[in-house]
Amino acid sequence: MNTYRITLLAGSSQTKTILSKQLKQLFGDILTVDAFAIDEELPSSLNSRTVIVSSMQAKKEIPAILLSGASVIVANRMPDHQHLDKLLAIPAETKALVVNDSYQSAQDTISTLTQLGITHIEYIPYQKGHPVPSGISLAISPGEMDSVPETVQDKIDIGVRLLDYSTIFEILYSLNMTDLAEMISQRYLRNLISLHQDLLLAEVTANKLRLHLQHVVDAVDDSVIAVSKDHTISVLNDGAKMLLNLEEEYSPVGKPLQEILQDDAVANFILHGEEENEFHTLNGIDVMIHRYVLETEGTCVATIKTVRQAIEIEQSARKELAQNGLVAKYTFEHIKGRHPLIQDVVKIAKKLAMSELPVLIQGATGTGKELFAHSIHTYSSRKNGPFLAVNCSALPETLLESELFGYEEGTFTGAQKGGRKGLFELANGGTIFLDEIGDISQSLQARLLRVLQEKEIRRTGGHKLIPIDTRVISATNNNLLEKVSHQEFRADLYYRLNVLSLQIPELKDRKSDIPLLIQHFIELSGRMVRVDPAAEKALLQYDWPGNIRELKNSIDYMLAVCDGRTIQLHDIPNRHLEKPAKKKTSKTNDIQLTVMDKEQYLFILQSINKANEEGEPASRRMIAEMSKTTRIPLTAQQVRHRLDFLEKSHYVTKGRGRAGTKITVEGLDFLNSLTDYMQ
Ligand SMILES: Nc1ncnc2c1ncn2[C@@H]1O[C@H](COP(=O)(O)OP(=O)(O)OP(=O)(O)O)[C@@H](O)[C@H]1O
Repeated sequence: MNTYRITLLAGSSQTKTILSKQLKQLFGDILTVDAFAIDEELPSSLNSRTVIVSSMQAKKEIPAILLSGASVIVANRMPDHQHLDKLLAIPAETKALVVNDSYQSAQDTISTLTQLGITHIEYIPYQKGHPVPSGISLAISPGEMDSVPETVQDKIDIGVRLLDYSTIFEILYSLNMTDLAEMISQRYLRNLISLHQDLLLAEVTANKLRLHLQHVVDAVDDSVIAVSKDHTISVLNDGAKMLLNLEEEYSPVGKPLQEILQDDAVANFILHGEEENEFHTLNGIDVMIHRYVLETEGTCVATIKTVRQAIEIEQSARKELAQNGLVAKYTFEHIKGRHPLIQDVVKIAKKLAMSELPVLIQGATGTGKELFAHSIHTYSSRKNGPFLAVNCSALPETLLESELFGYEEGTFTGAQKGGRKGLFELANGGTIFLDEIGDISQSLQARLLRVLQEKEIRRTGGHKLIPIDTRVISATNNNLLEKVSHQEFRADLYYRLNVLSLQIPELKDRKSDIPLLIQHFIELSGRMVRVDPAAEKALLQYDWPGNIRELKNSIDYMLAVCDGRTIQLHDIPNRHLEKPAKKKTSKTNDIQLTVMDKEQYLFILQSINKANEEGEPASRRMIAEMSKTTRIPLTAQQVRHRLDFLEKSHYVTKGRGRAGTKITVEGLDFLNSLTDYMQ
C-alpha cells in the first residue's frame, strides 16, 4: 500500500477517467490516486495534501472540502498525441474551428498543436455564442464534441487533453519527490517521442511522394501546369518549363501564375476558361490547351500539347481504330436510290444523326439497315469516335454478354488476365450498333436497359461502375412491337431504343431504283458489262424478298456467268424468272377503266415518277405541257380530274409549291401493273 496520495478533481467524469488513467500510468507504483468529478457526487472532505484540478473552473468548486494547507495544482493540459494523426490527414491550409470548454482553452489547444509541429491547418478558436466564421466546415475538439456548433459539418475529436509535463513536475515537487523526476519524465517522454516519430515519418513520406510525383509529371510528354485556388503554381513539369523558356533549375512552385505566364489570354483560360480545350499561341508556338478543375481542392490543371502533337495523336488514334475495325465504313453517299421512299428516309436519317439519342432502324432483311447505321454515325458529331457493330443473333448469350459488357479478371475459367473491356467501353465517345436486337435474351434486355438508363456499365464479375458515353443505334427485321405484345421483348427497353425510329423501305416498293442499283453493283465490280433490256425487264418483275443484298448477290452471280460483255436473260438465276404468284394486272382489273383511261393514267404516273426521280416537283401544268407531244394530249382540266382520282386512290400525294405531287408505294405498284397491261 502506497503511503503517498494525490487527489484529482476533474470538470467531468470523462476527463476524470482519462486523467486518472494518465496519473496511474505515471505514478501508480509510487502513490495512490483518488479521482472525483464535479458532475458526480463529491466527498465531504478530501484527504490528500496534493490536489490536482483539471481547470480553473474546477478549482472554484473545491475550497470547502480541501484539507487545510493542501496545495492545489491547476493542470496545464496538452492534446493526446494518439489522436493527432487524424489531423495529419487534413489537407494543408484547411480552416478548422477549434472548440473547447472556453475560448481561452481553445486558444491553449491551438498553441499546443502549433508547438507540436501541426502547423499545416489554419486554426480558428471558437467563442461560444459567436457565429461561426464563413467558409468553415471542419471543427476540431479535445473531447468537447457537445460544444461544437451544429452548422459545422465535419468534426474531429482529438480526445481529452492530458496533463502536460510541467504539471507532472509540479506534482513531484509538491510531494518532495523531485529525485524521481528523471524516471517519471522518461515514462512521459516515451509517449511523446512516438508522436514526433509519426510526424517525422509523415513528413519524410510526403517529401518522397512529392519528389516521386514531380518525376512522374516530368516524364509526361505534355506540358503540365497546376494552379492552386490562390492562383499560385503548385505543379509545373519540365515540358512546361521548356515551353515557357524557364531555366531548368528554377522552381516556379508557389509563384503566382500571372507572374510566370505573361500571356494574359492563356492565364485567363487556365484559371477561368469555360471550354475544355482552346487553341493559343505561346512563345510563337501553336498549342492546344486542355484544362480541368480538381473540384475537391479547387486546383486548375492545364495540359498543353503543340498543335502538331495533337494532330499526330488524332491521326494515330484514327489509324488504330481503323486497324481494329472500329471505324464506320459507309456514308450517306453509299446509299443509292432516287425513289422518293428512300430519299425521304435518307433525309430523316440525316436529321436523326444530329441528335445524341438512340435510334432504332427497322426494315426487312437486306434493305440496308447496317448501311444506314454507319452513315448516321459518320454524319454525326461522333464521326471521329469509334463505331462498333455487333450482330446480337450471331453469338451465344454468355459470349454476347461478355462481348458487350466486358469482364473482370478471374470471372470465369480462361478469362483474360487483367479482365477485358466490353464493346460499350470500347465504343466510348462513339457509337455501338446492335444489329438483330430483337433476338437478345430477357436477362441481356434487363442489362441493356440499365446501361441506357444509367449511362454506366458494370463489367461481368466486377463492382466498379464505369461511366460511358456511347450512342446506341439498334436494328431489327422483326416486328419488335409485336414481340413486345407477346412479352418476348421488354416494352421499357423498346421505348428506350426507339426514341428515334427509321423504317427502311423494301426493294419491291421502290422498283424504279433497280436499274440504277444494277448499274452501281456492276461498277463496283470494275467490269464493263451492260444488261440486255429483256434481262433488265425480268429483274424488274421479280419481288426481291432478300432486298438489295439479294440483288447484289444476283448481279455478282450474273457477272460470273455472263459472256463478259452483256448480261442476258439466260444468265439470270431461274428463281428470278418465275412469275410472281400475284398477277400484276389485278389492280387495273379491280377498277373499271377504259383502255384510254389506262393510257392516260400510265402517262401521268410515268411523268410524276420521272420528275420525282430527278428531284423535280411534278405539277398539273407540267404534265399537261408534256402530254402535248404525245398521242394523247391532255388539258390542264383533264389532268386535274385524273390527279384527283389518283389522290383519292392513294396513288399520289399532292403538296403545294416545291413539294409538288409525289407517287406513293401503291402508285408505283399501279404504275407497274399499267405497264404490264399495256404490253
Ligand atoms: N441503298 C443502297 N445502296 C447501295 N447498296 C446498298 C443499299 N442498301 C443496301 N445496300 C447493300 O446491300 C447489302 C445489305 O445491306 P445491309 O447489310 O446494310 O442490310 P441489313 O438491312 O442490315 O441486312 P440484315 O437485316 O440482313 O442485317 C450490303 O452489301 C449493302 O452495302
